[in-house]
Order: sequence, then structure tokens, then C-alpha cells
Amino acid sequence: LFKQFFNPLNRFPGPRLARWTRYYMAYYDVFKGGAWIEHLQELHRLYGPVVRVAPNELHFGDPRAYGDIYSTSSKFIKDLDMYGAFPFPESVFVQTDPRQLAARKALITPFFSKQAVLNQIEGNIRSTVEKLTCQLAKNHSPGQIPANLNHALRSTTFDVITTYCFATSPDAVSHPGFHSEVLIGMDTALPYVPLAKHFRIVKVLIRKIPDWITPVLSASLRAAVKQLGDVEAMAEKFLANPDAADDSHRTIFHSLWEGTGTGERATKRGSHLVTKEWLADESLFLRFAGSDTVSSTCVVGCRYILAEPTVLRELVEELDNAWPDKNVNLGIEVLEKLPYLTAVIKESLRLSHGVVSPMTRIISSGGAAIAGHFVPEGTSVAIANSFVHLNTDIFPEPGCFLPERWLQPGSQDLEKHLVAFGRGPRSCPGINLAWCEMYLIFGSIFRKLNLTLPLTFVHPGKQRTVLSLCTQKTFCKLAPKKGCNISTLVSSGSSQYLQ
Ligand code: HEM
Repeated sequence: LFKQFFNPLNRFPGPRLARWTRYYMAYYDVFKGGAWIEHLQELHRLYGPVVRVAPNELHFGDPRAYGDIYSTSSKFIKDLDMYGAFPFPESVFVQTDPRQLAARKALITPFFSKQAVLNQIEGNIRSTVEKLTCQLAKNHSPGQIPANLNHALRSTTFDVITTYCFATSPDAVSHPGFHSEVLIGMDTALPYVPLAKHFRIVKVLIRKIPDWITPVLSASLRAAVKQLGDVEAMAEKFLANPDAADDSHRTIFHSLWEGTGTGERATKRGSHLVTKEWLADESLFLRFAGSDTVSSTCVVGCRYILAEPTVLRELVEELDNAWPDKNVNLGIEVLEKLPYLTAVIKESLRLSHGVVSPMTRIISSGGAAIAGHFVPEGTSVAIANSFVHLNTDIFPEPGCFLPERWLQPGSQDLEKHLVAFGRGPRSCPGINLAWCEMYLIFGSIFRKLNLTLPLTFVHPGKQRTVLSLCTQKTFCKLAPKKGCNISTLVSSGSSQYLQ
């Protein structure tokens, strides 16, 4: 109590209850269906550019804070009050020890370099996207069962990441209705993350469900538990014989194993450092990080494109001209040069935000100035991506999908405000893979399928936007909610429409 009275954060405004307990935030995260990020907007309206949102946490609304918190030279570590909620504690994502982090990131980043993506995975992305477009055209015409766009795209990105990282994939994209067991498992598991953020026992229970309980769980919970079992089995199998795979089946496990060792192939040193727990946690995280993010960006983009006839027309025209015969593959190097397609992807990233929850960092020793305010060491600080992406001074008419804003003279200056991949030492190492997937997905869908809208379609700009760390949108909460009418895609021969 004494400490609270003399807490240096008392000079920052905010709701009274939030000064005393994180359960203020928990109420919005858990009991108000993940409405915390929306509530943050309200708090900034009431209290100004800096709000004390928890006993030890400040949230900034001024975009200048972004460069201060997530700068390249930043020594701020991730706040475990938030990141400790994720059930993969050994993964690079949750690392806070700077040496450990640098070592692990150095092993993971080359696996997703531009060269690696172009040489080793472009073909796989192309064939998976091909399966997607064929499935939509063949199995989801009017009169047949409509396909859920969210599931369709997530199946695609899930297959891509698992094939690349683990040389094995569930072929979710070929699953009837795109509703495979693995997606059901992910959808079931993600709502537990905000719960675990505020009630740690939940995280412990998630990873330690005894085998005897499994049979009495619901089918969707069993699917979630099975995911955990699958990654552990994969890690165990690899460690039993790390040299078994030939070079055409190299996985992220090989990169971690060889990189940690000293020789060309696995060494004894590697075997000490590479544990089953690390491999399993890294796999679990990469499966989420590599699939949900890309698909959410594409879903959000598709919704806006289809709601804006001029955008759709311009995009299709550019693709038709650049890709005269849609049955012949178009190289990624050609797609990358298409200005309108590139602008459409940037606008999709802007309106899907990447990670929607505030990415909290702990101020290092000596304190720091954030957006002109001195913040004492040990304080947790953040500015959510949406506060940059929806800032009216940077992006006029922020709620409108305007690819043209990326094509104006001087628009290069805007690039620094596109923060969907984060910034600084903890930014996204999967950016090259993500861009390659987005070019091929947007390019193929709008070149090969003819999407039209049903009468019931609601313009995304007119919908209540839900942003938060909750349900299946841990990474990109702007994607439509389950069952939302505009996430459903129906196709008919050469013509497809959203239901
Ligand atoms: C449109 C797609 C994507 C977006 C917008 C995105 C965004 C982000 C953001 C904002 C972070 C920082 C998270 C934080 O600090 O809390 C992050 C981290 C990360 N992302 Fe991505 N991501 C995307 C795709 C991918 C893909 C395809 C991969 C590949 C597997 C990937 C792998 C990672 C990893 C390993 C980290 C952890 C980095 C660290 O903790 O230092 N991401 N991503």
C-alpha cells in the first residue's frame, strides 16, 4: 500500500481501479470478449496521450512513442506479464534473456531470409495456392456448401508453414470445407491465451492435461490437445535421429540443431542445448505465427477489396495485363513489381495491424524518455499498432481502404508508419515469407477467381471493429469473427461471391 502511494507512475492519469489491479484489464480481455483494445481508444480519449492502464503499465497513444519503444537499438525486453501467457515458454517469441534471444534469432532468421524463401519455398507456396483456387472453384459453387474464407486462407498458410518448417503438412487446404482437425484445434486453443494472461494456472493446465482426461473432453478440445502431442512427437522423433533426413527434407529442427552445434552436422554440444521442450515450443509458436498472421491480413484485404468496386477493378486490370495467361505461372519477381497489388497488400497490412494487442516492453535501467515523457525503469510500456495505423495525421481517412495513398509522390515516407511487422530487435523475422505468400495469394485469387458480393454483405468500414488478444485472432483481431457473414466465400464456376 505504501509503495502504491509513492509509485512514480501515479503522476500518469488513468482509471483509478487500474492503478491497483490488472483485473481491470482482465475484465475487458476476458469478460468483455477481448474488448481491451477498443477500451484503450476510449481511455486515450478520456485521459490523453499517456494512460496508466495497470499498476505497472503505461499505454501511449502518440505515434512518436513507437520509435522510442521499438527502436532498433532498444534494450527493452518483453514483458512477461503479457508474453508469459503463451503456452510455448521456450520459443524465441517468449525469450527475454538478451544473449539467449540473439543466439536463437540468429538461427531462425536465415531460415526465412529472402533467398531461402525464393529458393526453397516459392514453389510450395505456389502449389498450395493453386490447390486453394481449384478447391474454391470446384467445391463451393452456389447450391454447394459455402466455404469460409477465413478457414480457406488459414488452411493455405498453415500448409505452407508446416511444409517448410517441418517437411510435413496436414494438407488442410484439401480438407472438405477447409475445416480440418488442426484448424479446429487452433481455434479452440487461442481463446485460452487471454485467460492465461490473467490466470496463470490456465497456462499450466493447457500444457499438463493428463492423458486420462483426454477421452472425456469435447472433440474440439481433443483437437487442441492433439496439437500439443503432435509437436512433442515430432520433436522426439527428430531428436532420436537428427541425421535421418536428406537435404531435400531439411526442417527448422535441422537449422536449430546444426546451428547450435559446432560441426557441419549435429554434434554432442548441440544435443545438450537442443531439447525436446525447445523444439516442441518453437514448432507450436511457428505454426501459429506463420499461419494466422498472413491469412488474417489476406482475409481483411479481400473484404475491403470486394467492398470497393474501384479498387477491385483497378487490381484485376493490373493483374490481367501483367498475367495474360492465368494457366501459366507468373514469377514472384513480376508480382512484386506490380504497384497497385503492392499498395493493396500494404493497405491490407495497415488495416489488419499485424499484432493487435499492445506489445509490452520493460523500460531498462536508468529509465527512458518515451514520446517526451520520462518513464522510470521497470515500467511496462506499449503503443498498439492500431494507434499508428489509424492515426488521422499520418493516414487521412484511416478507416478507408485507399491503396492510392501508397502511390502518391513522397509516399515512401509513409513506409516507416507501416508497423504491422513490428520494429526493432523483436520485429518479425518471417516478413519475407509473409510478403511472398501475400503476393501469390492476392495475385492468384484476383486473377483466377471472379469474386462478387451478395446482397447481405456489410461493408467492413461499417462494421464494429473488434481488436484484441482474444479468440482466434491472437495476431490479427480485425479479421471477421467466426460465423460472420462476410467471411464466407461461395464460388460458382468461374464466378465466386461472398455470402
Ligand atoms: C502478415 C504476416 C505477419 C505479420 C503482420 C507478423 C507480425 C509480427 C509482429 C508484429 C511480431 C512482433 C510480435 C511481438 O513483439 O509481440 C512478430 C514476431 C514474430 N513473427 Fe511474425 N508476422 C507475420 C508473419 C510471420 C511468418 C510467416 C512467420 C514465419 C514463421 C513469422 C514469424 C515470427 C517470429 C518467429 C516472431 C518472433 C520474433 C521475436 O520474438 O523476436 N511471422 N510477427
